[in-house]
Amino acid sequence: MRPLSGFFLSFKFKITALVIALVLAAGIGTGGISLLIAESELRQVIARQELSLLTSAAALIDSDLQDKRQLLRLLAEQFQAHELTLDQVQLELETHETLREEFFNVSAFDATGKLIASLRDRNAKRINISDRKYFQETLRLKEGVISAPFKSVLSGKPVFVLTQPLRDSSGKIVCVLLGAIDLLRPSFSAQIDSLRTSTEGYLFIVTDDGVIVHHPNKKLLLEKGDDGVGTVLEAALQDGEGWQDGILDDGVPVLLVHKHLREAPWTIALSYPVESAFAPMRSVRLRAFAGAAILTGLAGLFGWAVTKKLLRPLGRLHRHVEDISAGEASIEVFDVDRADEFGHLSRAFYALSQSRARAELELHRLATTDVLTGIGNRRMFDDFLPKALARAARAGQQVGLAFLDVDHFKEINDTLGHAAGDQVLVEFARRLVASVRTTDTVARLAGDEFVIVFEQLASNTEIDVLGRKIVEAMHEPFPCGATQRRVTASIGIALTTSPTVTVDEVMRAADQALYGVKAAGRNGFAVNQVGAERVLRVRQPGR
Ligand SMILES: Nc1nc2c(ncn2[C@@H]2O[C@H](COP(=O)(O)OP(=O)(O)OP(=O)(O)O)[C@@H](O)[C@H]2O)c(=O)[nH]1
Repeated sequence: MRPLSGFFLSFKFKITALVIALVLAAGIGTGGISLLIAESELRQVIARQELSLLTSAAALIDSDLQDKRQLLRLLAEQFQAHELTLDQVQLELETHETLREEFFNVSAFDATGKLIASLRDRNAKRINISDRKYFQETLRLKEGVISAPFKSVLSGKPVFVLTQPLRDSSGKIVCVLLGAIDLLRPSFSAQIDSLRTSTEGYLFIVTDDGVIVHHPNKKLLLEKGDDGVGTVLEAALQDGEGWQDGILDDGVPVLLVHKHLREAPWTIALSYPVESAFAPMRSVRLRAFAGAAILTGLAGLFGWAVTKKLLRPLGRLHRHVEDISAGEASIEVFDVDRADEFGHLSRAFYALSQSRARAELELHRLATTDVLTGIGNRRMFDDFLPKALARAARAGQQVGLAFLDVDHFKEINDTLGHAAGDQVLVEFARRLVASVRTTDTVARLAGDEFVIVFEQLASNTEIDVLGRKIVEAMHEPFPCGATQRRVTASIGIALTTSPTVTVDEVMRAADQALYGVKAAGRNGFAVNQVGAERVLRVRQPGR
């Protein structure tokens, strides 16, 4: 089994890791940016949605205030039409029972600010409101206004009032009607709260001066809230309508949406915890991450599969190299017909293997060739003879080994010089090769010693012919420098047909034969059958 470290070092793993890294980078890059854009869009959508809800709530409150003002206006018009005296106002008010549904109380004050009638209590304390801003504003503007919220002197409840001036036939304001609305009364506060469907977050209403008109925490009513920098109130009191997120409300980041009312100098606002408001974004983010993880996984698998497929030729190339090393394939397997990089690599291997094979061949040739004569050397002979014997044994043929020695070669060297001796050796080798058949192999063992391996000998007489032919080939004088010289050779031949004969036995027999020729006076050849232990016959020219 391949070690695990090998797997991590593999090209396939690296490419797969690269694909995953690229997909991750691309995913984080494009996905992250898209997600950011999508989140920002989603934020806006959610905020706009909340703003539109708030706008509906503001419209409802505006419409409610408008209806109430209209009601007071109609009441005033009715009083004017009936030309009521101030004394009659109390009784007339009491005939309008429906007013109780719309207002906590409806009261009337004369032009000096003195209470002249009260729907809830006709015996109410005769207070004077001439110093109240809303009263003065009503007289000044000669039309109805909405007061800031305040604590009612009559009921002790947090209220705000709508005013409506009442004029006499000359147009002079003789009375001011006040419609009071209890901030704690369900018809006001519960109605506002009901505009908010979600349980998270809350709605509140604040005057332009920062006084709380409506809030889930009733203790805050009529209080002036903290409208310092970064506070919820500061955000709510911005002009017109809008939204901000990340504002801390009691330490919790909230989405703050605000809208100014049309009918009153008030702002209705929604404080919505960011975590709940933007919950859909969390799910989008989660899904995006899950999608990215799945995509990365798939990309990894895809990268692995594709790399595996693409690298198949490389695997084949690897197997070819192994097969060639093991001697189970020839270098031709590299000669593939592919146009891609693997084809180039394979063919480059082929060219490299070819030149290596050529170099090896040349090396082998140099290693097995005698430098002086160009025929085989001792190394070649040592390698060749056992194979030749084995071949002959397999074929059941006779094989012959001849040992040749140039007679008195030392004398040639000594008298004519080493170069002349070399020249004789070269010529001797040439004549040997020319005398034998192509199936016979000639080599130089050392100095003036040569060998011939005769294969495929048809008969014993054939070796005699060959021996004689070699001896005769030396008859012609040899060129020796500027002169010529007669050169003879002694040849000892061993013959065998035995399939079990050893190299040593054959060489010993050939040596014995050579010794026989030399003992007989040189210049001749002797033939010895391996195992005969004596030289069978010596042939010398002219004897
Ligand atoms: N010129 C030349 N001489 C060589 C070379 N190699 C060996 N010799 C010489 O060949 C001679 C061989 O001498 P011996 O072995 O005594 O042979 P020989 O003189 O022929 O004597 P016999 O074989 O008894 O006839 C030696 O003097 C070697 O120095 C070679 O490559 N070139």
